[in-house]
Amino acid sequence: MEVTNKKLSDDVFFAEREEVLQQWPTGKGVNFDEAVKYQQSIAHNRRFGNKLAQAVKDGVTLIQPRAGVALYTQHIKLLQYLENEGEADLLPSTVDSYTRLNRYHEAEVGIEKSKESGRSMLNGFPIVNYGVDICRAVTSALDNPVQVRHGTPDARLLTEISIAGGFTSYEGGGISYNIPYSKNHSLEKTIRYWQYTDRLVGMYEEAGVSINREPFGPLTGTLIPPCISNSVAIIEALLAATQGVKDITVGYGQCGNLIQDIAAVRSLKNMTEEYLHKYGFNDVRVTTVFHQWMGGFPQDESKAFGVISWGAAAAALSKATKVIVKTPHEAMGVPTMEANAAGLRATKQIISMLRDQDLREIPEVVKESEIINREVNCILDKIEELGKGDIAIGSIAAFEAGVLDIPFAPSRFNAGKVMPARDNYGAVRILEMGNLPLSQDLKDFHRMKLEERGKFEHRDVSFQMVIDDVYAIGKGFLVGRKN
Ligand SMILES: CC[C@H]1O[C@@H](n2cnc3c(N)ncnc32)[C@H](O)[C@@H]1O
Repeated sequence: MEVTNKKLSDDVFFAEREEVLQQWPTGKGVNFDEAVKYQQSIAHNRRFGNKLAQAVKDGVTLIQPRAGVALYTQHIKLLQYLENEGEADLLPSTVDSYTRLNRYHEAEVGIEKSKESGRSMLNGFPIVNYGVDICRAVTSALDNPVQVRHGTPDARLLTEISIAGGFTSYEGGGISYNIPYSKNHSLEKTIRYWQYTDRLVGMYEEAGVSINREPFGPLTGTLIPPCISNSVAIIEALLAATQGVKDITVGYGQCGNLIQDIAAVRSLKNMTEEYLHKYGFNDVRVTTVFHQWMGGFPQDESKAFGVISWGAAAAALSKATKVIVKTPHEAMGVPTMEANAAGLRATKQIISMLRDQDLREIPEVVKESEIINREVNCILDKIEELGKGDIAIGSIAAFEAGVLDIPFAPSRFNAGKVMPARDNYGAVRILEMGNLPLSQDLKDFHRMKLEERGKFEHRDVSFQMVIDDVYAIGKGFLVGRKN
């Protein structure tokens, strides 16, 4: 199918909607006009985009956990605990893995087993199986706005039920929820599925209901060069805006070098706005989200709090609009509500202590940020060229050509030739460029930074550095020094 970056026509959208709402019986519970009315009944301060906009005005960083369990009564209790004991400013509903793969029969079994055992037999909240009314029971039981977080390549039905169910924010994108999450979904398919999601959000916007959209920033969460994750975020912001989305949060996963992390968020915000304006979208509200460390976590809970606090500090100093918080149970799996709340309170402490500090304009950050700007421009210029101005066509061609290439991604549609490694200060640099279209001086810059490390470690720049950096985390380090 030829995917183009054009707003879906009503005919195409509503014909497809017939089929989407029949994918599971709960689809019958979705009625657009009734859902618009329901969304309009949600109070101003319980709408996600409004709380983000207020945080920008106040110059504060909001904290948000991930959380989701199988039984909706327990899910409500969990989210209430996280906003009360955890002091969460924003709430999630993290969707289970079966739902993310459209395997609703298995999600149903998971719900039944959870009812029998009294504990969660799913690793998230199965929104599609529960349907609109139970989702409304969840979202209306909370004081704070609630967002759906997941990892679904085909999220069309999930979007319909989520928004009708009172969620006011929705994470994901056709690239960011495909390449890092799936092996066999083609980009044509997932970019097109997510045009449906964004068109539905656009229709709610046109009916006077604003729904916040958040592309998934961290991608594989392992040594991702900021120019790659920022390029994907900007592309998904443009694809969403084309469908009528007006409220977008672009995201970035912590890499660990403080200067580079702050520079990445700075560049992400500025360039997302620059590209939206370049394409004629002048009424889209842009906010940012910083994801605390997405790599491996220490089992020891005190050390885990160290990692969480480091991510909180970087988020605060980059003035991200919100930070996604990890828990001291990260190494074990789905956290208890107490552990989840503890991660939130540790983060809140750091965020409030650092509230008066802002490192975005210090020279080193500005310099790094300008390098990322130039790298992103090289990538997006090439994508525009490949797509003859159409960034959907260009993005698909870019992955085929390795112009966009996400390190360590499982997708067979990803070239997997780009190899990152850390420089002597822990910043992520590019050891193997693959077909990244960076200018020669930028390629030389990365090489020079890695040579600097090699000299310090008395070894040649080599793939061994990549391996050492991947294993370093388990030993509590960033840079995998030559032993
Ligand atoms: C994007 C991956 C992240 O989502 C987290 N995650 C996935 N499911 C849940 C869950 N059900 N509750 C809390 N955290 C969760 C997981 O720990 C990992 O940090």
